[in-house]
Amino acid sequence: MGDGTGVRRRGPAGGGVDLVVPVKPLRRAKSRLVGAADGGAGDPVAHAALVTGLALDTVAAARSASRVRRVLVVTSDPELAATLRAEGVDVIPDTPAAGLNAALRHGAEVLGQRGDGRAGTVGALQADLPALRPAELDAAVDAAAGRRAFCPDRHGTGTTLLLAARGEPLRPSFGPGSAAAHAASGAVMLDGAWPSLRCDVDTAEDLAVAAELGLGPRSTALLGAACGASRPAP
Ligand SMILES: Nc1nc2c(ncn2[C@@H]2O[C@H](COP(=O)(O)OP(=O)(O)OP(=O)(O)O)[C@@H](O)[C@H]2O)c(=O)[nH]1
Ligand SMILES: C=C(OP(=O)(O)O)C(=O)O
Repeated sequence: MGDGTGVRRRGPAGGGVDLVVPVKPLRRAKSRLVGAADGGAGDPVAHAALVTGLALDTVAAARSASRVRRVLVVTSDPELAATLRAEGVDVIPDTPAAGLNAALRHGAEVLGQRGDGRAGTVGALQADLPALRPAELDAAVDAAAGRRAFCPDRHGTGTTLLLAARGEPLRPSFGPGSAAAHAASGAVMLDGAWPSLRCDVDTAEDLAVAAELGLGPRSTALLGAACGASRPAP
């Protein structure tokens, strides 16, 4: 359901979190996964399709979560933006300010401007969570309970989800060692048993773990044969 502001609203009226999902230009993203979708050949078109599939599964799961009100993708890749918009996903380009944290701050600001004026919770969700289950994302949002909070990746060093305190700015510190950086910024570490939320995929090993958890449909279509597993029926 639209709210007349150009950003899709979902979830309970006036409640829920607004998530920014950042994606680099397709041919530069997920560099350690080049070749994962085409048996090591490393074709740029196959790689772009893989990054797109990972992002589509992540965004679809986030949009299905009942605690998620809005999802906004920040990407300057025109092909990815067109694909996402065709699926009804809201997309804005990066600002001239370079880098992941600048993109996240920009997305959070746009969500704030397009909001309904009520103080909400803004967050950042990584775009490479192809096994993400909406119920695990909901559980993490509930556990945060309006506090500044983050979910570490399965290695414990990175961050897959950052939630600002209700009504506060996002203040993202993504990058190497972001889990420690977010903890140092006062964010509560969310450490529930949410394997799909913690499984971002940077390497072939990560992809194998995600496949064991059950990949979403787009990633399964691209990787099913290579990884051998898909999400069981709910
Ligand atoms: N919009 C936007 N997204 C970014 C930018 N830099 C990184 N991202 C995204 O943020 C997430 C984490 O980024 P990185 O760890 O730097 O890159 P990656 O694509 O995941 O993987 P590597 O190539 O292995 O470093 C990924 O979803 C990226 O696509 C940026 O400048 N703008
Ligand atoms: C940028 C991050 O993710 P990645 O694991 O993709 O490097 C991060 O965890 O802060």
